[in-house]
Formats: sequence, structure tokens, C-alpha cells
Amino acid sequence: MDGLLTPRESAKFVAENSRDVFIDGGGVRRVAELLLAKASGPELRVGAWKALHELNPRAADEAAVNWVFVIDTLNFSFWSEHDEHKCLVGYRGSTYSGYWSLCAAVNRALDEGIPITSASYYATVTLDQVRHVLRSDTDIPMPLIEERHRILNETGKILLEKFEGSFLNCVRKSDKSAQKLLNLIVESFPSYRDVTQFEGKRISFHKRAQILVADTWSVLEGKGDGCFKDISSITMFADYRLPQILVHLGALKYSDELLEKLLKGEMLSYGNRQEVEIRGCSLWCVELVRDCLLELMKKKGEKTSGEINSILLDYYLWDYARDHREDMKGIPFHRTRCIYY
Ligand SMILES: Nc1nc2c(c(CN[C@H]3C=C[C@H](O)[C@@H]3O)cn2[C@@H]2O[C@H](COP(=O)(O)O)[C@@H](O)[C@H]2O)c(=O)[nH]1
Repeated sequence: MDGLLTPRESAKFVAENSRDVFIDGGGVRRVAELLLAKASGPELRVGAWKALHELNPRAADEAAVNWVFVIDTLNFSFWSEHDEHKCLVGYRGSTYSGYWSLCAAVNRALDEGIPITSASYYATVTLDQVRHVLRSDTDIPMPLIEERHRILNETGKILLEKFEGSFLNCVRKSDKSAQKLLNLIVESFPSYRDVTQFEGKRISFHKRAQILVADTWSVLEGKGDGCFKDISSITMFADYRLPQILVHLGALKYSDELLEKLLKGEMLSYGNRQEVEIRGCSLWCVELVRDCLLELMKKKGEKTSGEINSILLDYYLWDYARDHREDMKGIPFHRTRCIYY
């Protein structure tokens, strides 16, 4: 798209012009040092996607790729007004919240014989059927159910029309380029177009499109159709959890005015200046963490099985945020209700 900055260019531009969000150099180094200790461990490698997460598919076949596609098509806005009252999904003896409640609900539907990962099903699925598939064990439903229904119908129809109903056919049109696949996704599927304005420039974060490329790479274990030669060009995914963990770890700081607003639970609309600064500075912060980590690894002569990239850093930090939810209680996440992240 003409004049549209890539996510990485967008993040750099936002970070250079940000007024309420700041990257802390010392904090960036401390996060890089935290990650250095993990560099040769089991977390910072593509296999962790399956090894650490029981709800993710074990297989690396077409069905698994289509599982990833429907999950990332709905991978947005799980936060609830009051954290103690939220959507929960019980599955195989465990209870899941947030993003994992979506995965549990999809796996539950498949176990019930509902072909929720088949485009021929979700292209015409009804709102009541979507409510049933995504039903919560509490009286709090998953947010934006109507939007999720609309997006399933829209996306399913396009997948049938353009890619014979399988996302693997879309992947195979990307010549094993992550960037080509990213562009194919945002050109083909409107709900993935995470684009806004900042200081007169058109910027993109494409959070769901980038995580879809990353999850496709992960479910295919970086092999075969998933062996993207430029996978390291994908940046972290600008959601609402990574900013929270980066502030908690001291790599990102908010102005007093913004922090006060977030602590009050005030909502920020999608594309609002402060919301863009939070997302852009978080993305740029992780790029700087990655550069610093690679520098530290070189100095230490550290070798790893595969290349450390922003995807693996993002996954690690996202999991870290999940595991340290209690420690992060005092750090607010920004509340934006939208279909993009
Ligand atoms: N930056 C980034 N954001 C991510 C993910 C994931 C899950 N993906 C991987 C994780 C494990 C598997 O390996 C998946 O591949 C979800 N989210 C976002 O977080 C928010 C949900 O948060 P909570 O309300 O706490 O569940 C929401 O915006 C959702 O879009 C990620 O990895 N990175």
C-alpha cells in the first residue's frame, strides 16, 4: 500500500515523536540480560510453541494450519471490565481465561464435532452458533461476540473464494517469504488491517497478521511450507499485554498524566495518540531489546540452535506476563476495545 509505513518503520517513527511513552535504555539492557540467561534454553526456540502450550496443535498438517488461522482471526480483546469477573472456559480439567479461553473453546467445539476450523462452516455460521462455541463458564461472555461472528463470516467467505477454503493455500502463495505472506493476509482479509494515522503519516502495526505469520511458522515448526527465509523481519506483536510487562520490567515508562489515566481504567480509543504511542514504543522497545541481546550473545560467544528473533522474544515476554500476573497487579494495561489486538 502506497505511503503506508511497515510496522517496524511505524514503531521507529512513533518512538521518535512520542510525548507520553518513553523507552528506558537501562531497562532495555536489563530485559536483554534476563533473556540472555534463557538464550540457549527451551523457551527461546520455535519448538516451545508446542512444547510449552498444551492447547496448541501437536500436528504440522493442513488442519493445524487452519486451526491457527481461525484462532488468529479471533485473537483480540479478551480483557474484561473487572478482572475478577471474566469469561472462563473449562476444558479437559483446566480452566482458561483470556487468549487461552479462545483456544479452549475452539478445541471444545472440535471435540463436540463442530467443524469450527473449516471455512465452509464458519463462512455461514450463525450468531447463536458462535455464542454456543465461545460460551463462557461464567456469566461474563467473551467480549465482542457479534464482531467475532461478523469476522468469521467475512473471513470464511474470502478463504473459500480466494484460497479454496484453506489457509495453507494462502501460505503456499507466499514463496516462503514472511513479508509476502503478511501482505497477502492484509490485502485479502479486511479485519487484519491494523492501520492508523500518527503525526500525519499512515502507520501500521498489523498485530494479528504478524502473529498469524509467526504462529504459522511455529505450527509448521519452521519447516516445509513454514520455512520462511525472512521470518526474522517480523516484529513483536503490539497487543495490550507486552506494554504492561515492559513497564513492569522497567524498559518502558509512561508520563504521569498517562499513568494516572490508565490507573483509573480510562479507555483509549483505537488510533488515539496515546494508544498509538504505547503500541509503537512497545514494538520499538522489543526491537532494541533484541539488538542488545544479540550484542550480549556475541560478546559471550553464546551459540543457539536457531536464530533469536523478535517473535521468540515476544512469545517469551507474553508467557512471562501470564506467569507474573500477580507481580504486575500494580501496572495497568491500556484498555482499547477493538478487533485488531
Ligand atoms: N504480543 C503478543 N500478544 C499475544 C500473544 C498471544 C498468544 N499467542 C501465543 C502465546 C502462546 C502461543 O504460543 C501463541 O502463539 C495473544 N496475544 C494477545 O494478548 C492479549 C490477550 O492477553 P490475555 O488477556 O492475557 O489473554 C490479546 O491482545 C491477544 O491478541 C503473543 O504471543 N504475543
